[in-house]
Amino acid sequence: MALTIFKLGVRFPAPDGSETAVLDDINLTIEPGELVVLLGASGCGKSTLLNAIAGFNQPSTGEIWVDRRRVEGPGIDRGVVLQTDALYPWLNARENVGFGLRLRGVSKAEREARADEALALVGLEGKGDHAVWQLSGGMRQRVSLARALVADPEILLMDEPLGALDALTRENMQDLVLDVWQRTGKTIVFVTHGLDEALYLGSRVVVIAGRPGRIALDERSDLGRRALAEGASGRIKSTPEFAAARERLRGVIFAGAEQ
Ligand SMILES: Nc1ncnc2c1ncn2[C@@H]1O[C@H](COP(=O)(O)OP(=O)(O)OP(=O)(O)O)[C@@H](O)[C@H]1O
Repeated sequence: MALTIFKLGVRFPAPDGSETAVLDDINLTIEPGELVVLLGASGCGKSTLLNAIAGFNQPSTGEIWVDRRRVEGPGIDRGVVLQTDALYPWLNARENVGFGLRLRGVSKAEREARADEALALVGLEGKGDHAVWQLSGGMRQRVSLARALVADPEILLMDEPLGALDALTRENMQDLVLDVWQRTGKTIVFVTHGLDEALYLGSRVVVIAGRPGRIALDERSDLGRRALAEGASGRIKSTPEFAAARERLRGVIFAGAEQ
């Protein structure tokens, strides 16, 4: 299922009654199975774009399509993972993962089986009975990812999902995202302002820069796939090639920020 963004623009009302253009003329076609990272400086409009794809906000101009369906609001074809986990503290991990299925009337036996399957996919096999308040930050984000995966969405939308984690947990979780991507073949759109994270994860890196935000760079990357082939080790991050790619991206972001 391709995701097509066509001439998208977003304007927000400013306090003085005028409007501020946050995004302008965003055109993007994302093919099934891509892991597209949206990268840019703080405030460039990354979350605004992801929220528009999720159907949480309406674009001022342009259109978003998932295959032949126009996005007009949230839908189960798009699973969302945010920076803060928003899990229900009174439910255990399995119940949190199965919560959306419960709302859709899926039987208890089926939703428990599917929740356990999703938990296993994120490395939490056998942890379904754990209270979420007993889990570490990284494990809570794994539960959030399982909750997004359990409905088997076509597209996974992730907004800085690792942003609140400590550095080591974040690196482990990057490998988990690559592992889940490889095993499920899902299309993933992943927002970050981390250059290393973008280069490590993305099969394609899209830089948003300028005011209003526009696409300043859109290019394929194979560093993550190569890291996967090497067992998803972080070693690739210390290669000269990675350092050169990082500096180039930094240049694009800062050139855009100065506009
Ligand atoms: N609902 C809103 N109303 C008015 N302005 C908004 C609204 N949502 C976002 N903005 C503004 O739009 C701009 C882009 O915000 P957005 O959160 O998309 O940026 P971002 O690139 O995701 O930043 P960060 O990395 O800091 O999360 C910011 O200047 C923000 O203040």
